[in-house]
Amino acid sequence: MAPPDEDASELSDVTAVIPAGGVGTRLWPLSRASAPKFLHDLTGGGRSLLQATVDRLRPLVGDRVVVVTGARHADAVRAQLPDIAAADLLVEPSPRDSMPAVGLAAAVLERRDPDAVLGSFAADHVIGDLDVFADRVRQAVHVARTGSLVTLGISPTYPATGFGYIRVGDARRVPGAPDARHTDAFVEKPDAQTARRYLETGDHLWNAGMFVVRAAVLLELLEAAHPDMVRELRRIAADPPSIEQRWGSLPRISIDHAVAEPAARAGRVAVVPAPFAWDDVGDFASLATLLARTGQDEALKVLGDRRLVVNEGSTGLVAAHGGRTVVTLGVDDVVVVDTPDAVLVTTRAHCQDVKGVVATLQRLGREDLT
Ligand SMILES: Nc1nc2c(ncn2[C@@H]2O[C@H](COP(=O)(O)OP(=O)(O)O[C@H]3O[C@H](CO)[C@@H](O)[C@H](O)[C@@H]3O)[C@@H](O)[C@H]2O)c(=O)[nH]1
Repeated sequence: MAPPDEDASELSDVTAVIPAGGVGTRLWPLSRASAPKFLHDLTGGGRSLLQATVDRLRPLVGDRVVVVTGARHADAVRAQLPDIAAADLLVEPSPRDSMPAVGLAAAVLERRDPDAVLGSFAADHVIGDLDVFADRVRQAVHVARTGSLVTLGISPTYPATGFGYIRVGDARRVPGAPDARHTDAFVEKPDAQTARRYLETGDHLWNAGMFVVRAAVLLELLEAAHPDMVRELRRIAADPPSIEQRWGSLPRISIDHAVAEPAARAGRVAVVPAPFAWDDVGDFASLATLLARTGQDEALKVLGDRRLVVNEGSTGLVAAHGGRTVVTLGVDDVVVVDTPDAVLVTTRAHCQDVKGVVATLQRLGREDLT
């Protein structure tokens, strides 16, 4: 485990919270409900996305890391993170999206320390420039201590419809946070036309899926629209076994819809621009681009067992996880994902549509494959 860095005492009130429950459907058949994206090593670095997330946070927060995951994945998470204390692995009986997960962590942390600050970080992103990352997280913490919900914002490069957009406003002066900006609008996953408009106006950032906020403030912001949820989360934090009875009644809602959008309208959200390398690895096309950037520069990017892949003049991505030899011959922008019970063959241009394939398999009654 990496030791906390010299400045860790500066963040002694901060706990990193990692909600780990999203399936990553567009990475099927590699990512599935039984083995979601965050459990996979997608970059060939020897660490899963979840492990890499913890690795990059430990120098900032030391052992103060809480992971919230589903009962189905708890054993795999424990195996990947053997150092995590039992009390810091919160296990939800069923997936209810990110708000109940992060909200539960907030309720638990608030009981440990009424002034606790939490930083919620997605479990399945690839991040570079770790010095810049650390600096921007520290700035976010400074602002969060003053009572705001702080997001980290990525400069958009295309009109994505899969991200939240944050409108950047004036620079409210916050000591210790020279880059922080006020924001008055947070729009989760706009339609294509709106996303194009945001890109043209140039005053929006993508939400990086990270939120820094005092635990008590998060619950206060959530209480405005979802008082029942806050009451139940606090009851679960006070009496953990009661999660089995209480969890099912919680609505399925993301933190973006439940808190970020309304809190931005209420003037309670700030953004710290995040000029570090960031990739949510949403589909195989973006994975191919990422692997190209990280130096695997042959035309065909290979993930998995390279000995099993023979490339004869093809470009694209092969993920060889099925134990078979995969041969590509003269195909451009091909994507082949081989697993023991399912093979995907497509092109980079169609990678976004993989989600629909998963829906089709479910309609056909083949949940076992999804
Ligand atoms: N424990 C738990 N975690 C969950 C659940 N659902 C999602 N999560 C976790 O919450 C985080 C975000 O969820 P995603 O489902 O991956 O969100 P998204 O659709 O990609 O959108 C979010 O991230 C974008 C950046 O990648 C943002 O742009 C967007 O605004 C939003 O915050 C991930 O770490 C995911 O594993 C759940 O039911 N339970």
